[in-house]
Amino acid sequence: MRVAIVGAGLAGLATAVDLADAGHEVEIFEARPFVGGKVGSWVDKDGNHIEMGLHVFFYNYANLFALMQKVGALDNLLAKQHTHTFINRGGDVRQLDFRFPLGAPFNGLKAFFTTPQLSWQDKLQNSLALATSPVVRGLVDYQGAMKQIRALDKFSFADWFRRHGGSNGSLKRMWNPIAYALGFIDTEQISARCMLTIFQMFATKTEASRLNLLAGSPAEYLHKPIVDYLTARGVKIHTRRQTRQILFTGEGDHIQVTGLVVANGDSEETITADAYLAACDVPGIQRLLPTAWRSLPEFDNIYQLDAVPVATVQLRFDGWVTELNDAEARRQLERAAGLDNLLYTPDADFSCFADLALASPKDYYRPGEGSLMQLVLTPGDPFIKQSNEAIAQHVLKQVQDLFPSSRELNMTWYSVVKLAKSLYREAPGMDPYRPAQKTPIANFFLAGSYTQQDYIDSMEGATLSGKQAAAAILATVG
Ligand SMILES: Cc1cc2nc3c(=O)[nH]c(=O)nc-3n(C[C@H](O)[C@H](O)[C@H](O)COP(=O)(O)OP(=O)(O)OC[C@H]3O[C@@H](n4cnc5c(N)ncnc54)[C@H](O)[C@@H]3O)c2cc1C
Repeated sequence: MRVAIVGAGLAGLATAVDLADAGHEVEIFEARPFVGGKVGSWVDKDGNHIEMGLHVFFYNYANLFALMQKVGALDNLLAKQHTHTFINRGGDVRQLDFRFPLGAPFNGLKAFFTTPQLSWQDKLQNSLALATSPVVRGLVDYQGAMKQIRALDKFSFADWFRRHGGSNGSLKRMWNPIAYALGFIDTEQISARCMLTIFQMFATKTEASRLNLLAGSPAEYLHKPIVDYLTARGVKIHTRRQTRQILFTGEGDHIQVTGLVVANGDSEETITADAYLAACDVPGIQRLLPTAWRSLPEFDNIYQLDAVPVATVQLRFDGWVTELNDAEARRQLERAAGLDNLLYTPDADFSCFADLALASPKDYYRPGEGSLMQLVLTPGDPFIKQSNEAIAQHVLKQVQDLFPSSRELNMTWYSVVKLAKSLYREAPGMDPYRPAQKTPIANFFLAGSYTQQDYIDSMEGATLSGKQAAAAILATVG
């Protein structure tokens, strides 16, 4: 079987791995000059590694980890301490500390009851909300609880949480930074399904809440091993080859795809195959689908989905931002197991960030230099139209507010990557509009983190969608 794949993000790559393993002929066409989609990275003319965004890997990314193991990339992950660290204004470091001799859910309970990030009142109200959530059922019946969680998609997390006794204090100081990190929107806008899915994973799997970062850039430490694995199995991967049109015959339930019109330099080429997979992002699939297909609800629903803006900033310093001068702040930091981890903050326009020179040292640490802060601006809306210089200066000021002693350092370099449309907006009520990987067209399939899969829009979700797409292609066409 010959399969043509549009898009070389993780979803497209994961599908290609399963199809190549099953002995099929696969060709991938990617519009950008690099593979990896939203996890992509590249090197600028001065040797700086620029990333589409800061990427952390939860320990329960079972499908992605299996893929990484297969291609020999699993050892490229650096496991961080089992803590979630919050940096408040003025160098005040607090944490959710999951380190505990007992496993889930006890390590989670310990983390929530001992965190200084919340007042006792907030903690009690938090426990009330979580005790009445499907997460409790999930301890004995995971699938049953997931069904209940999916049914809560129509509510925002904040509405659901307050109705179950949760407090605004917890939303502000803890759940908003986490919601921003997960979906780039706050708890008033994110669906209860999205947050509760993650809580359920944390409550049932001891290590799920533990984070990993790559040893260096995604291009080198994630995508290169996947691309090497694929090319060794005859898969052809083309970059700068945007698919411009899907050719088809028939109408309604009798549509058959006959080819793809793909850009090739200044001209175009028609590609034919036995099966076609669109592994695009939301804006990509909305542009690509033929207008006539909107008569089918499965395709028309896709136009209900929206994507959120985000901006990622890198700031390089001539010293360590995290070398706090204040003795109490340093003590807090030591208790929080250092800053070699993903960090959250409720007190800046970036919700999560990391010092890549510490956390992903292979491509980011430079002897004689200091921190390379990578910060994710959420919501990204106000920043999309601002100049990179203005954004970098704004973020620098906020880094200095979080780490006052960094005012003595100089920012030596910056980069800004803006994505006007990134993750699909996990807003309440959107879940029913997400398409399945198998479509009403027998030889046309969909993959991508926005398609139906029981994870949030994430690397694991993209990989899972790719595996589900490969299974559908093998079952239907193969
Ligand atoms: C700033 C940021 C931070 C993130 N942080 C995390 C994190 O910490 N942990 C985590 O798990 N996830 C994170 N994510 C989410 C994760 O990156 C995505 O969920 C995942 O990469 C989606 O993969 P995908 O293959 O579904 O889509 P994409 O990666 O978007 O890939 C789709 C590909 O299709 C291509 N394409 C589209 N249309 C066409 C066309 N017509 N022709 C050819 N090619 C086309 C695109 O160029 C793109 O390369 C983050 C995302 C961003 C933006």
